Amino acid sequence: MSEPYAGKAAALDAADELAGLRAQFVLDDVVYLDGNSLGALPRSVPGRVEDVVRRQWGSLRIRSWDESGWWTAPERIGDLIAPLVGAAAGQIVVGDSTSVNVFKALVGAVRMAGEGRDEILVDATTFPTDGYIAESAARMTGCALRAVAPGDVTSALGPRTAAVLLNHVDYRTGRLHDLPSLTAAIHAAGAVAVWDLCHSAGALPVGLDEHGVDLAVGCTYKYLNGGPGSPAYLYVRRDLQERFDSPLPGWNSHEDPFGMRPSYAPAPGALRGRVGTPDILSMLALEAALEVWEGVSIEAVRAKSLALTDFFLECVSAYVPEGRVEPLTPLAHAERGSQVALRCDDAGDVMKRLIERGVVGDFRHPDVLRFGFTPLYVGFGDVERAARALAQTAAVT
Ligand SMILES: Cc1ncc(COP(=O)(O)O)c(C=O)c1O
Ligand SMILES: Nc1ccccc1C(=O)C[C@H](N)C(=O)O
Repeated sequence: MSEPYAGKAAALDAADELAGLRAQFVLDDVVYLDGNSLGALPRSVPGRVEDVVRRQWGSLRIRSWDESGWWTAPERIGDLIAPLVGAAAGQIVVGDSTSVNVFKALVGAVRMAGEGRDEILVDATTFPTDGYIAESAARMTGCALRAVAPGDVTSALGPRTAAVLLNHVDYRTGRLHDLPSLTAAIHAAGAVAVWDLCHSAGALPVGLDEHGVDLAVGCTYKYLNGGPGSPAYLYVRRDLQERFDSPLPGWNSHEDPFGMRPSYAPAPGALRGRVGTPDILSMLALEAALEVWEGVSIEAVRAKSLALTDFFLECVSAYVPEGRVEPLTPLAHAERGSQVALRCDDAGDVMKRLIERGVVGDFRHPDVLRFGFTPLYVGFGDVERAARALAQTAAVT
């Protein structure tokens, strides 16, 4: 039964203009569908890290802050991420975790909202960290916090809404939310839009500038392949930067950090999103990882991502007995990120067995099988093999 799909996979792989990029990653014969949790290792990274450690740190030591470009790495690497999320240069700084950047962005958003606005709306389906941080940000800023499903945001907006924190792609279901129209609705209500791009950046066009997003954050260890714990980033739209009042005004965001002045004065531009000393080893590993994107268009990545997820859904419905799994990811392309989530009764056990068979996805509580498709290194043959292994695994109960 697998014949027609194996043949189709081979044809799709042969026509795939991004297929050659896989050679830029360290991969074995495992089918790796977990790049939406931890991206694979780009071949450019180990040598760079070795150089940073041995030469830049080992030989140049303190001189590297200037001579190796350590001090300016957060904004330099921010400018490398910018085109991938549709931002012009000078609006993104890299550093800290996503959680910390959610805090900076959300408190900054409330502080730039108008008088009398004392409510924060948060995505009720959010990855938990955003919800936890929003709860604390609300307490600190004297705001009420209301959790609303993204589909209900428009009707929940009102004259009291200060800021809205949304996930671009739902980490469980893979649903892609309508960033342009939600941002427009938030603006029409006079509020500030903060987007978490963890599951979209590097997988699909985001269009931050085009859609007038106010603030955005994202991690770099998923589709940007920066490595475990690689630093996150913060986008502050250029015309809002003067009004961005960071709740973490560390010395790296000072207009004159080495003046060591007792009083704080923020640096101009995106720099005011910085906090303390950058995590240089992780940051420069990320810089090397981003080289993979040279000459790669995010539109081509999106087209392949949709083709991969379409093909996976097609193979799953052909191979897996009806009713055994149920797709949670929307079928409409406009509503789909770069993953397929399948509801399955014994999802935890099924995923364990799948991993034993060399197909790595992940299990998300309580009953979700999650498969992430990174177009830079996943092929159509991988997809067919994963669906076939799922059918075999799901047959064991
Ligand atoms: C949407 C989203 N936000 C935030 C995070 C995590 O943030 P942090 O980088 O602080 O661990 C994740 C996953 O780790 C995520 O999927
Ligand atoms: N940062 C991690 C560290 C360890 C294990 C997983 C993660 C994830 O990124 C989880 C991911 N955000 C998710 O959408 O499930």
